[in-house]
Amino acid sequence: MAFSVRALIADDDKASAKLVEVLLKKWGIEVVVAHDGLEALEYIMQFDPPSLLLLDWEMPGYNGIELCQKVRKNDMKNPPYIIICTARDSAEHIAEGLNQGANDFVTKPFNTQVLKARVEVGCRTLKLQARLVEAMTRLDRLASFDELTGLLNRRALFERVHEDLSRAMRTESRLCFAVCDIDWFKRINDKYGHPAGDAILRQLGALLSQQLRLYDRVGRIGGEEFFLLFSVKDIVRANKVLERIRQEIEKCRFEFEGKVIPVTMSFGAAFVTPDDKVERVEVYFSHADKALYRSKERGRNLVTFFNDCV
Ligand SMILES: Nc1nc2c(ncn2[C@@H]2O[C@H](COP(=O)(O)OP(=O)(O)OP(=O)(O)O)[C@@H](O)[C@H]2O)c(=O)[nH]1
Repeated sequence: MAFSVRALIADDDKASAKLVEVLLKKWGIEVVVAHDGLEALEYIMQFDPPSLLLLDWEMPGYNGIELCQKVRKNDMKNPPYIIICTARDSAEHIAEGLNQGANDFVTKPFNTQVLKARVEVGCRTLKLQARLVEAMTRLDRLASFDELTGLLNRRALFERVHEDLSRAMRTESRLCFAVCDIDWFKRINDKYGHPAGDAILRQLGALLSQQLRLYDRVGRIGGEEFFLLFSVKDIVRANKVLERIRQEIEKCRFEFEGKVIPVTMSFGAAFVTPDDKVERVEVYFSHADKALYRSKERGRNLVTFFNDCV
């Protein structure tokens, strides 16, 4: 996608604002204009704000430096590039402006050549920043999501589940912590091939996500093991939800290259209540794991709760 910059010119001197507007447009930059600090702040607070800000130092409402401070107070993923425009060009003023968060200065009256060069530096910096933000977003995605299923991976899941657990304790809500594992998956891989196994994992990821609400958690812990976390009133209802999911999997037609592959999963679950006094997520994982082991022992394609193992 072509990179484009939208600029905000904030200047109460209308003639000066017009001059800069005409020049920026001539240089291919989209422009919005504000004639005081309050109007400028409205543009800055927009959902999709301008990325290049040319702020006059002296303005009614907020002056350019105050606007700078307001912008820099927010921890923005993609912060704007700020050029302060002013007749004050003493070393003290320049240092003050930069210390308050400006990226650069241009002195008034404008020298067109210098203004153009400064604006170009701003655009180059913004372009570089956009590439960096894009790369970081991609890395974040790779670090948090399992490539095969698109679900949260183990690391991201643990982080989020920690937060879910403390929220549940604060709000006194009840949760069901469940792990589920495909039965005899090695045999499936051996009989139908690894690509068939991968296709099943993908399909299962989608099926499990569909079965829960948007604000519940589904993730792939690793291999053929998945994780589910959902809020639920009591253990009877929790069991019903997991039983429904287990049956959906049993009924589902998993197909690969024209062959229908029967798949079942075993479940192990721990019911979390605010009275548990368990603060570590790892404890619930180990409880759910124990219950899963029991489901496997009891013949597979079953749901077991930790309460029934002790
Ligand atoms: N296709 C595919 N297979 C995987 C993946 N990750 C793990 N596996 C396979 O999953 C299988 C797990 O086998 P086991 O741990 O013996 O378990 P199982 O055969 O499912 O038996 P039970 O769990 O006891 O019912 C192994 O063959 C792994 O190679 C993956 O990403 N893709």
